[in-house]
Amino acid sequence: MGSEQNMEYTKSGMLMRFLKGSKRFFAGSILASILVAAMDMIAPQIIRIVVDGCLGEDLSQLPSLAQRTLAAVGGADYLREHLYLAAVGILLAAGISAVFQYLNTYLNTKGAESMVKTARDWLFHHIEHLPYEWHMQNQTGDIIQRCTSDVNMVRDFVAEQLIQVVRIAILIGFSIVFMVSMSVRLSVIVFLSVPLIIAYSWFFYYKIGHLFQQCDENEGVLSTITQENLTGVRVVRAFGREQYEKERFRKQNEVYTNAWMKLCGLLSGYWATGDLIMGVQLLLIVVLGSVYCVRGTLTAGELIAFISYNRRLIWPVRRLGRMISEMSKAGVSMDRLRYILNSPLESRTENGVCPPLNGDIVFDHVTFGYEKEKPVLKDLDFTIRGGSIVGIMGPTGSGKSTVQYLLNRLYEPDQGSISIGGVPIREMSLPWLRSQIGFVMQEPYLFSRTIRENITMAGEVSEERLHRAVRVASLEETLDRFSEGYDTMVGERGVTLSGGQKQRTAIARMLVQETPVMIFDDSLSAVDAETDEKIRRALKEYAGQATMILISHRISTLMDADRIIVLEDGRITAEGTHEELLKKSELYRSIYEIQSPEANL
Ligand SMILES: Nc1ncnc2c1ncn2[C@@H]1O[C@H](COP(=O)(O)OP(=O)(O)OP(=O)(O)O)[C@@H](O)[C@H]1O
Repeated sequence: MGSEQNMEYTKSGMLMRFLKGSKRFFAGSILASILVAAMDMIAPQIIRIVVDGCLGEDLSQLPSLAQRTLAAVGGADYLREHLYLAAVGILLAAGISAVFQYLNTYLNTKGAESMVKTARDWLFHHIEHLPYEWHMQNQTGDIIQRCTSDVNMVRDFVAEQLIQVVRIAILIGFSIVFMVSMSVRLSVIVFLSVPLIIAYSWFFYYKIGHLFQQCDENEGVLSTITQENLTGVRVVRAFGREQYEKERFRKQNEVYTNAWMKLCGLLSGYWATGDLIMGVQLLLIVVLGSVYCVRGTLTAGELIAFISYNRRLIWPVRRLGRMISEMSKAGVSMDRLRYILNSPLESRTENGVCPPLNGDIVFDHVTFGYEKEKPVLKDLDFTIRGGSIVGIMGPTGSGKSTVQYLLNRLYEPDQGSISIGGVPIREMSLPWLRSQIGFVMQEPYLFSRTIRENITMAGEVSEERLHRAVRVASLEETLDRFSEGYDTMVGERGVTLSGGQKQRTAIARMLVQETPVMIFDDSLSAVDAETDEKIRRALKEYAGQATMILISHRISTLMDADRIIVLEDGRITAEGTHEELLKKSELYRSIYEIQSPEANL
C-alpha cells in the first residue's frame, strides 16, 4: 500500500485514491444511466405519434421526425389497424431501458463496493501502522465509527448522490429538449417549477439536517448503553444494577424515539407541501395545455407526451434538493477519514540495523513524559547486563511500565537515549527490535481464537517448542483439563479463561518466540504465590542467555533477581540485590515487611 509514506491528502486526493480501481464501474454506470434516460424519452413520443397519427386530422402539423416515423411504420391508416405496433415499440423501449437500468445498478453497486473495500483496506493498513501514542489518544469507538459509518457516507455520496445528480441532470436536459420542441410556453412552467422544487427540498433538508444528526447521536448513545451492558454484564449483575440499567436504556430509547417522531412529523409536512406544489404545477400544465389544444397550437398527443415527461422528471427533481443538502455531510465524513489517513505513521526505520540484542541494555539519562512539561521518567540512567535478570519495583504510577514502552519504542524519549549492545534502538529496524523483545503485558489481551493460535500468533513454531513454552508457563495442567486442549476457543476477550490462565497463556505466547530480551510487566499478579515461584524457577532455566526484566509489586517475584531497581516518581532511588536493598532502601524494606508473612509475625 502506498500509505507507507506520510502524505497530506486533500478531500479530492483521498477520494481519488478511494476510487482507484472503481472509476471504470462508475463511468459505465453513468453511461448506462444516460442510455436509460434516452430510452425513457421514447415511450411518450410513441404515444404522441399514435394519438396524433390516429386521431389527428391534419398530419402535416406533425414534426418531420414524427411524420417520417409514421411513414416508416406504413402510414397513419396502417397504424390505426395495427395499434399493437405501438405497444411493441413501447415494450421494446421499456425492455432496453430495463437492461440499461440493470447495468446501471450493477455497475454502480460494483463500483461502490469496490471503492468501500479500497477505503477499508487503506484505513485498516494505515491504522495498523499508526504510533501507539495515536491509539492511546483516540477512542476505539470513534475510530470504528469513522471506518464504518463515515466510509458508508462517502460511498453514498459517490455512488448515490454524485451519480444520481449526474443522472438527474441528464434526465432534465433530455426532457427539456423534448418539452421545448413541443411547447415553449408550457416548458416555462416546468422551468420555473423545477428550480422552485429543488430549492424547496434543499432548504427543507438543510434546515432539518441537525435533527437527522440528533437522531444519529441518540442512536449512538443507545448503542453505547447496549454495548456497555453486554460487555460489562458481569459488573451489572454483580452490583445488582439491572433495574438502573433498564431505566437508563428506557429513557434513552424514549429520547431517540421522540427525536424520530419529531423528524417524521416534519417530513410528513414536507411531503404533503411538496405534493401540493406538484399538484398545482400539473394543474397549470393540464389547464393551459388544454387551452392550447383547443386553440390548435398544441396537439393532444403532444399534451399527453408533455405530461408524461413532466411526470418522469418530478420525482428525481424532488430527490435532487435532498441530495444536494446532504452532500455537506459527506464533506464532514471525508474530513473525519482524512484525520486518520493524514495522521503520520510510526517511523519504522525498516532499513535500520538489525544487531543481536543479547548485549547490555543502557538507559542513558532518559527523560520522558506523555504530556509536555510533565515528565514521568526523570533522568533515568541505568545499565542492565546482557543475560542477567533484573527486577523493577516501585509504587503504582512510578513509571515501571513506561520503561518497557520506551524499550519497545512505543514512545520515544524526550531526552537521553536507549541502546542495546551499544547500538541506539532508534537506529534499529523497528520490526526487528520488536521481534527481539518479548513482553507480557500487565493486562494480557487474548484474541477470540484457539489457545494454540493465541500462543503462536507471532508465527508457526515446532510442536516441541510450543510444549516447552506451555510447560514453563505452567499451563500444561490447565490445557489437560480442557477437552479440546490446545484447540480450546478463547471466548470474547478471553472471558472463558481465569485471570491467572490468561496471564499464563500470555507468558507462553512470549516464551515461544525465544527472544533474547524478555519483559514481564506484573505478569504473575493473578497467579498464586506457589505457581509464581514454580514459573520463575522454570523461567530461570529456560531463559538461558536471555536478558530478563521483571516488573512487579510483589517482592517475592523479584527477590531472586541479579539486581533490583527501585523506581519512585520516575527516578531511581535505589538499586542492588534483595539483601542490599533491605539494608539501604526504606521503601523496599517497608514493602517487604508488609508482604512477608514472617516479617509480620
Ligand atoms: N498513555 C498515557 N497517557 C498519559 N499518561 C499516562 C499514560 N500511561 C501512563 N500514564 C501515566 O504515567 C505514569 C506512569 O505510568 P506507568 O504505567 O508507567 O506506571 P507503573 O509504575 O507501571 O504503574 P502500575 O504499577 O500501577 O502499573 C502514571 O502517572 C500514569 O498515569
